[in-house]
Amino acid sequence: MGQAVGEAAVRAGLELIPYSFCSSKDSKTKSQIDVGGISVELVGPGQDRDNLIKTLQSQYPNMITVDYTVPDVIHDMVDMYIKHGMPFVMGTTGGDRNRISKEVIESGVYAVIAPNMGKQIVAFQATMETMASNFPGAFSGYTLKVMESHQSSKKDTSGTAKAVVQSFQGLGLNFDVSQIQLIRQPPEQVNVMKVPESALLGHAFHTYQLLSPDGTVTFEFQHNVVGRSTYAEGTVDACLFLAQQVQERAPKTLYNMVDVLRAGAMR
Ligand SMILES: NC(=O)C1=CN([C@@H]2O[C@H](COP(=O)(O)OP(=O)(O)OC[C@H]3O[C@@H](n4cnc5c(N)ncnc54)[C@H](OP(=O)(O)O)[C@@H]3O)[C@@H](O)[C@H]2O)C=CC1
Ligand SMILES: O=C(O)C1=N[C@H](C(=O)O)C[C@H](O)C1
Repeated sequence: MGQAVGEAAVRAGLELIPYSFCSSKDSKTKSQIDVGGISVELVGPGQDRDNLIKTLQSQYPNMITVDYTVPDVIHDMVDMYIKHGMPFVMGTTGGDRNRISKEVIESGVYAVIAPNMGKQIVAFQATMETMASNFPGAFSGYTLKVMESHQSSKKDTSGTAKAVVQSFQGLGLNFDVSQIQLIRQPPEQVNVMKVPESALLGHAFHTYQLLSPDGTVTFEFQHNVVGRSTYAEGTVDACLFLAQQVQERAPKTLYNMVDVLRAGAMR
């Protein structure tokens, strides 16, 4: 995602700051990568990130940091952004989401944090949230089946599926996120979820099926994404939105992508 977002930022005419944090594995193998024609230096966790951040903050006072790392390091990354007062857009899933929200709000650091940045999926999430608040319990008694297929390198449960399940709970469904079915094996991805073979290394196919108590009514919601571009474009929208909130010293500091969409800030 980091590469895709960098390229989308360059396409949108933004200035890409030529540094990216990486894991220690990456910092040992290479120190420069090309992102949309810009040579970006990789900085591993062992390097002096604190001093680099201070230097970049004075060089680029309007800097927005984008985080697509891994659930294992999400809290360390948030701690670092808070410590340095760095406005950030975070697409990374996992971690303790309530803890992150609480810490970010208390710090007053500006942030957009969301498990999905794709405009139409964000609109779907907002619709489901509205449905749950307008018609609480409308689906009580129904049973829910949720399947999500992602590239086999993804270890955690889809953050998007977890967020949508929250709305289904509001609609009266008795369903826990631990019941979400994770599809990570290529044969099942191709044969059951109908993922094109060319997308096995990067896809997000979600299916939510609802069945009435007497079995006479079914609903099915599905969103299937091949590749990364929809999230990368949405991330750039989030950066532009957040930069504006920082500039205006908006009283609210923590946002999600539904806020960005409602503000009319998604292209
Ligand atoms: N909100 C949204 O719309 C979307 C969210 N996501 C989420 O974003 C996250 C990343 O996804 P994806 O890009 O596919 O995953 P990848 O595994 O491709 O990328 C994660 C990157 O984080 C790097 N990394 C690991 N540890 C650190 C660290 N301590 N400091 C800096 N960088 C580190 C990894 O380096 P290395 O490979 O060297 O270990 C890797 O380059 C996941 O949680 C995913 O679910 C994904 C797509 C869209
Ligand atoms: O890892 C991914 O690829 C994605 N992760 C996010 C999630 O966990 O919901 C968003 C999208 O599904 C792609």
